[in-house]
Amino acid sequence: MPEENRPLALTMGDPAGIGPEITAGAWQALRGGTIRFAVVGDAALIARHGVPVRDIGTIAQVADVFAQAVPVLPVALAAPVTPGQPDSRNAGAITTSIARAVELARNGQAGAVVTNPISKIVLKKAGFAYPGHTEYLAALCNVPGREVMMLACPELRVVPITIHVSLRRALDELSTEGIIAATRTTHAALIRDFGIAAPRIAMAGLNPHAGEDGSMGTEEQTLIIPAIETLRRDGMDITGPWPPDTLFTPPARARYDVAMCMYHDQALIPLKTIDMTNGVNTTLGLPIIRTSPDHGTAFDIAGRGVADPASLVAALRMAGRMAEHRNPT
Ligand SMILES: NC(=O)c1ccc[n+]([C@@H]2O[C@H](COP(=O)([O-])OP(=O)(O)OC[C@H]3O[C@@H](n4cnc5c(N)ncnc54)[C@H](O)[C@@H]3O)[C@@H](O)[C@H]2O)c1
Ligand SMILES: N[C@H](C(=O)O)[C@H](O)COP(=O)(O)O
Repeated sequence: MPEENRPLALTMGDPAGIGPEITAGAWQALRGGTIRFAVVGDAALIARHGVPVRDIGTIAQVADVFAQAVPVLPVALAAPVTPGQPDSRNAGAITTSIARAVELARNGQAGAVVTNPISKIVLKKAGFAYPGHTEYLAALCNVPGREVMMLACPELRVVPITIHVSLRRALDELSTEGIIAATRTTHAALIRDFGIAAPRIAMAGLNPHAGEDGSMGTEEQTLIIPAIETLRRDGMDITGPWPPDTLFTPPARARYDVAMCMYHDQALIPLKTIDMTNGVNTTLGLPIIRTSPDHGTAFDIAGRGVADPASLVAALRMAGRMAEHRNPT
């Protein structure tokens, strides 16, 4: 089978969240096109949302099934599901779904993994050892510590250099080496998976006014500028450190392909404010392609039929484009 025709493996996410209904909506949006997926999860849960579903035995069957029904590689749930009321007894099924999807991508049967949202706290209460998908995926792929989170929408790409840690810990963990490693991974991925021949990279400062020559903080001088100098010696087109408050204005955004940010919310607040509907989260630095919608489980609206599947559709489409870039035919 040509690489670009390989189906995507879509995880179940938290079954009490909006995953089942946005999965049904995404299938309705994509059923007539070339992006196809198999859900690794529970068919009955998706059928509740008025779409035909069919259990399949192998992901190769997606090609025959997808136009008629949502293909599902079954994963058994441990407890009944009430939308909006997560149950940690289903944590094993949630993580099994992720692990199986990763295995399908690692062995080449799936073109990419696309994940439905999980609740970090629900999994943590059940003993899950990772802060989120990003870190779990790196562990499953045997590249722990190499993971880089990038969020993208048509207007903006952002990378938080520190990810799922408290703001205080993020400041302690920020290092020249960490900035260099995340930027190198991002640069390589923009070329390989996004087809950008010479990525333009903007490095955010950490402090107000990017420290204003050290008068409002010195991390720009001690950590960030040394990283920029090293990356420039690598040959990268990289500018900064820029004052974070004006880095995301429309004229500033036109000057770069990705903004490297120092902590989670410095990156994700502008992205989700500009375009939460079409935003996509992707994990760089893995041997496989992984995307996800940019929103969470939305327990507050789960099961009410009002969840917008647009971000999941965007994630599925982006995974398909990335696979095509990585494996051109
Ligand atoms: N990729 C992921 O797995 C992922 C991403 C972000 C958050 N989370 C998890 O999700 C849980 C809830 O997080 P949160 O409340 O901060 O964020 P959230 O994105 O779940 O919800 C924020 C707000 O946006 C709304 N919303 C989200 N997606 C929507 C959609 N598709 N259509 C319409 N409205 C939508 C929600 O109803 C809520 O009001 C947390 O446990 C968090 O860990 C998971
Ligand atoms: N940090 C992401 C966000 O706020 O949208 C989100 O929690 C996703 O994390 P994982 O993909 O690692 O689960």
